[in-house]
Amino acid sequence: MANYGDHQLSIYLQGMFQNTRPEITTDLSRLESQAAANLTAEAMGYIVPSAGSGSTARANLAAFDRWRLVPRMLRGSTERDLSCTILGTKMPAPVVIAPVGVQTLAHPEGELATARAASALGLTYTHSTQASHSFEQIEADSKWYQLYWPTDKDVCLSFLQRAKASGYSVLLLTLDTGTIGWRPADLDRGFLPFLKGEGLANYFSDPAFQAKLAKPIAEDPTAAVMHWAQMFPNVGLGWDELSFLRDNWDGPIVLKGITSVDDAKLAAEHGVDGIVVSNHGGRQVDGAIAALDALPAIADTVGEQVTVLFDSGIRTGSDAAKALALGAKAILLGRPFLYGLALAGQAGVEHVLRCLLAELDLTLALSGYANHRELNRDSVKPA
Ligand SMILES: Cc1cc2nc3c(=O)[nH]c(=O)nc-3n(C[C@H](O)[C@H](O)[C@H](O)COP(=O)(O)O)c2cc1C
Ligand SMILES: O=C(O)C(=O)c1ccccc1
Repeated sequence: MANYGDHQLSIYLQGMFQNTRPEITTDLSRLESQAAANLTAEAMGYIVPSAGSGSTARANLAAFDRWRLVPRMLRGSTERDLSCTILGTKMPAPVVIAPVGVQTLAHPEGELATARAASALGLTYTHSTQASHSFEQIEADSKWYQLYWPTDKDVCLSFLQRAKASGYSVLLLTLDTGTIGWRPADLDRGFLPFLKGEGLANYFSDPAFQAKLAKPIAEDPTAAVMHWAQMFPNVGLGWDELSFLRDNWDGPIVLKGITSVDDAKLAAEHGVDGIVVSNHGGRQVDGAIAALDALPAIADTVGEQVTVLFDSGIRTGSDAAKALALGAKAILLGRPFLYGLALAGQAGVEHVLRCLLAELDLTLALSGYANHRELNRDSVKPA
């Protein structure tokens, strides 16, 4: 099998011999500004700015700059193997598409295009509860499901059953969004896509949801939207309720949104299979700890008992290498794939994934690693 880094040579060859250049930048840290040209102010405002003053979102990025890779020499890393099995899912590289809601804001094909792009590279797509397309519409070879636990248990159960019936293998329960954080960019515009009915496909197609409405959705869409708005906020969940998931989901269960060592310990004690160390890309609690700053202690404490995954702030292959070195078994990619989607639909997401994997692979090759599992604490030093 070819190394992902070979993508680099193919870009050079196309440029030198076919006079074609990438339409989207290969500097993934610049995607945001490139994508802005294709997005409305409302979509940009929803996707980019994060909560409050944006301090956690900035801290997420800054935390990566505070770690430096320490390349090793003369170690023979010609053939790399990035493949791994995470929570029973075989993957060609330790990269999963993060759950991102309402992807039609970025591109009309939304999640359909993202799922196809993930499959084209053999990667796993994660379907958000807030998606613009329903569980059943997604065609992907490997798919996980991210649950927002609605206060209506019938709807919650129906979501779990539909996810299972349509082939989703791993359940991620997102804990950090019991309600929407304080997001001035959206508030200043009075804009929330869900209130237009966007990002509610899983609910609107759900028999348990429909059963609670006085009139069919087509006759009274506003009532359906308001019904969602009253069942979405759920800051009342407690650890004891996780047993409901165990009783109704027979695959691996992952808790997304852990940044405290104590919560990571509780997660392990409650027998979950994995956690995602994440602060939701800084979109929830402004001033919260950078996700990367939380990772090493959590991985040290529970890394042997639960599968530790990571997101929030990964922009490049080099960032991914740092998170893996600091204890993550795999990373979830968030905004960068969404910018690719905004720029060129499925092809744009594929471009971003290929570039990220190529840079990760070259980072390994140039640092003396044949395999991402060899990355460890000695692979990085504080800046
Ligand atoms: C526009 C947008 C929508 C998101 N929607 C969801 C969601 O529905 N469910 C979820 O668990 N996380 C959601 N997230 C968070 C991502 O899964 C991930 O944690 C975050 O994007 C990581 O931060 P980063 O994009 O800065 O790397 C969303 C993120 C963005 C940018
Ligand atoms: O935008 C988000 O980050 C998100 O996950 C979300 C989900 C539901 C309602 C509002 C926001």
